Amino acid sequence: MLTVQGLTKQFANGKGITDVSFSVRNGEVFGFLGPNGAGKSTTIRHIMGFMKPDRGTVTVAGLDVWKAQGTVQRQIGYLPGEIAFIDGMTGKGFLDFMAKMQGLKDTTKRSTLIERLQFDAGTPIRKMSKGMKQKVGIVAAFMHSPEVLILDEPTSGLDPLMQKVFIELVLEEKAAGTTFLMSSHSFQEIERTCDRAAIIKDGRLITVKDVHELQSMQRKLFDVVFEHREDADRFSTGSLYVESRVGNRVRVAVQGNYDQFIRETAKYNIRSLDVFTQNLEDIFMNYYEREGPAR
Ligand SMILES: Nc1ncnc2c1ncn2[C@@H]1O[C@H](COP(=O)(O)OP(=O)(O)OP(=O)(O)O)[C@@H](O)[C@H]1O
Repeated sequence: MLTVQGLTKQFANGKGITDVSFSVRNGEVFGFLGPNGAGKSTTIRHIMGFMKPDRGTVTVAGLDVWKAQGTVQRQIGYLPGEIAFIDGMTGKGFLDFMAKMQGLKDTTKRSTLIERLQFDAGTPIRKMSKGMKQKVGIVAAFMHSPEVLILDEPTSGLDPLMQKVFIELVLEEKAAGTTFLMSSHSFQEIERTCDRAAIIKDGRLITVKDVHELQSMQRKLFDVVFEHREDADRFSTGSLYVESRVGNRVRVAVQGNYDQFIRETAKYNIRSLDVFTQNLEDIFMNYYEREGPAR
């Protein structure tokens, strides 16, 4: 559905993106992750056909986004990182304006979205908080049910409850077959919604990973507190990977193979057991720190 091939852009200050390639399948939710200034928005602006690349191409549904600018932009729902609103408009005024551009007459979906995101569309935009403006942007991107949605940090400014509503909206659209590309700093959001995620750093793509594969790479830490000190001694010298030991409390790290952990702990009297999961953020941070850019 969406293919980015060898995309390269160098700004006058030497910053930019270099040889970025990936593709997003039909109906897939694809996450785009990276630290500030990594090149996420620059890549997204190229995908929208707003910028001419120095090298490389982007195609959406087989059309070159730069050459077929207007056509492709009409097919895509887009939420920019920073929305440029027209002065003096209310949220409703802006949505009317966008609906006209999108050729949209039916306002049913728009009303449902406003209701679910819980904001007053009659408020002048200049009086809106960042979160409210973001909600207006989300409604504008979703209301015409586009086949492809490109979202640049969609939940920035939203409170946790609204982030949850947003995730539900994405999952519903995904179930209806919509293709997504979204950049995010929120790993929870990526974990809950995406099939695959790309990591970008210093303008280069480091890796593209299946989100489920990443989840299976998660390490779990178990804090086991034994009734008897001797049991803690015996357990600590066994075959499991012991991270630390303080008194009767032993912390072991387990990745993937839980059978062995359960068999070993079942041999003893356990007073308590706590689990800590390494979240996707930690896994990605390992990547940020460990891997140089893919060359
Ligand atoms: N028009 C421009 N002219 C010059 N430099 C630019 C321009 N646009 C972006 N840059 C630079 O290119 C780099 C990538 O910026 P970009 O906005 O794509 O990052 P990002 O990954 O979206 O970051 P953030 O998470 O902070 O939004 C940054 O160093 C930025 O300063």
